[in-house]
Amino acid sequence: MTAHHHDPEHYDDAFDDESFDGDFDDAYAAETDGEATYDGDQLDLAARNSLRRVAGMSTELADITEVEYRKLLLERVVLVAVWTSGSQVDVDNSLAELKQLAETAGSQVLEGLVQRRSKPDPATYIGSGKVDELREVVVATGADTVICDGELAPAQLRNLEDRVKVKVVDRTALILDIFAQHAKSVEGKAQVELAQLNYLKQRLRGWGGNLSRQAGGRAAAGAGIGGRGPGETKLETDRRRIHHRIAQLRSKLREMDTTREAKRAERQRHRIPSIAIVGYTNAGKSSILNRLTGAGVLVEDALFATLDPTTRRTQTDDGRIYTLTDTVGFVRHLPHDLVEAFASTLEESVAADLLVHVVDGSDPDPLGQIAAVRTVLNDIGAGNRAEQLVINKADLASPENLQLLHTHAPEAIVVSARTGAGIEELKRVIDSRLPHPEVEVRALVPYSRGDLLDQVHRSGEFLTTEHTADGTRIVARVHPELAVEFAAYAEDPVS
Ligand SMILES: Nc1nc2c(ncn2[C@@H]2O[C@H](COP(=O)(O)OP(=O)(O)OP(=O)(O)O)[C@@H](O)[C@H]2O)c(=O)[nH]1
Ligand SMILES: [Mg+2]
Repeated sequence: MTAHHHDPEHYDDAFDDESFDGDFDDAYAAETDGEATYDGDQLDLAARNSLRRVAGMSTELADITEVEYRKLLLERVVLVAVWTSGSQVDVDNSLAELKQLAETAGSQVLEGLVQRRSKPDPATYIGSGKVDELREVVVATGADTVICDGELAPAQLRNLEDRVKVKVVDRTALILDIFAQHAKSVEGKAQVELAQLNYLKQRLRGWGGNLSRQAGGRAAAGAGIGGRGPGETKLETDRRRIHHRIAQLRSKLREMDTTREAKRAERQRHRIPSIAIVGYTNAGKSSILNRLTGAGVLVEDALFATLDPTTRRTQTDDGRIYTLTDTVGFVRHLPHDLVEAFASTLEESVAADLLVHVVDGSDPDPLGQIAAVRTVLNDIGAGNRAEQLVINKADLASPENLQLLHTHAPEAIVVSARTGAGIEELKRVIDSRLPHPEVEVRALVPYSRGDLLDQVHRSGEFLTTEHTADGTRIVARVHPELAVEFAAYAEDPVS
């Protein structure tokens, strides 16, 4: 009585041809590529690797400081952190993460220094004595860059550079650099460039001064103005051009936002439930998307592998369609300019019916990850969305971690995108948490109206179907707009 007699082929054709043409871009094609292997087919990994450390993007700003900034190759680096609060373990975790970030940016980490202070030194971030020690380490290791674990004031960067005599960047610049290397879509690139320009705007003089002193160094090598120093006039020109470019990018991004808005409205019109996969960077979000949809999205053991949100459609076991959006990962102290620049892409998650929040169960501090992600979600106005916590990498996670997470979040589902463990349960939970259509209809639908049944399949749910001589007798739940179409075939409720 309850069997569905829909030919899947026919159904797919109808879906593709009618309402969703072009709506999911190449999603449809990618989806038919077959089962996810492993953590998914890693389609553009080769492309990504071949791009790594290719500096800069071509913009009209070919000759100004901003481009030099992007070309700074952070190769041999020393890390520095100021430890103001928290335990030794917290500091170690934070420095380990900074190391990972630096390596993601393509650097080789030579050494890490930590200083305990009640607060960072206003002039040089670390205290004066420590600056001398840092200088010695830099000389001894032959480092060309120092990366500070925080966001430094322009003056702090400048002073520190003056004292240690190599380039000094902060965590924000490092994250921006990674994003700049990874951004692929036109929109992603524009967002990152906007964030970089905003960051640079306040530090223009600092960077310029540093670059001029670094004549002959890597930073200045390809830049053209390294030996000259910017000079006031040049600075003024640069500043004006940066402002102009920022305005250009803003309006470009607004346009792209309109397109996205239209697509979202279209999905809304078809009432397709939507899920956004959110979580800390490298937690396995893309792997889970691949597991759930066979999407073939890039998976990489690197931070911020995903910058462009990818939307794939998929369906529950009983055939209800929903969309899954893979989003950019979050990190502790995500630069505010970046959050702002990515706000429009992140709105996708704000608008989702359900957030699937992925946590790396094997991380040394999974609760810290969860907290950092929730902070960003709050920032972008998605703090009160329905959320399903998913603990990933169960194959790697220690029993202690899993126990801790279970105590803290008993509702969480434990999965491994690698082995596939728990994925079926995740599907079931998603199924049960997707919004259900509100109107129940009972109808005898003539065989000539197979199109109506297709619509139920897509956007509603069959409770029962029965094939009779006169047509298909159904009980189904559908949206009000669709319910109207069944009026002509309505049957009285059978007792
Ligand atoms: N052992 C193990 N590794 C996993 C699992 N899931 C993902 N990984 C690995 O973790 C790394 C990150 O996976 P991604 O899916 O790219 O993570 P992500 O959250 O999309 O990362 P970003 O897009 O960079 O924020 C890759 O090396 C994956 O192969 C898992 O369940 N077990
Ligand atoms: Mg990803």
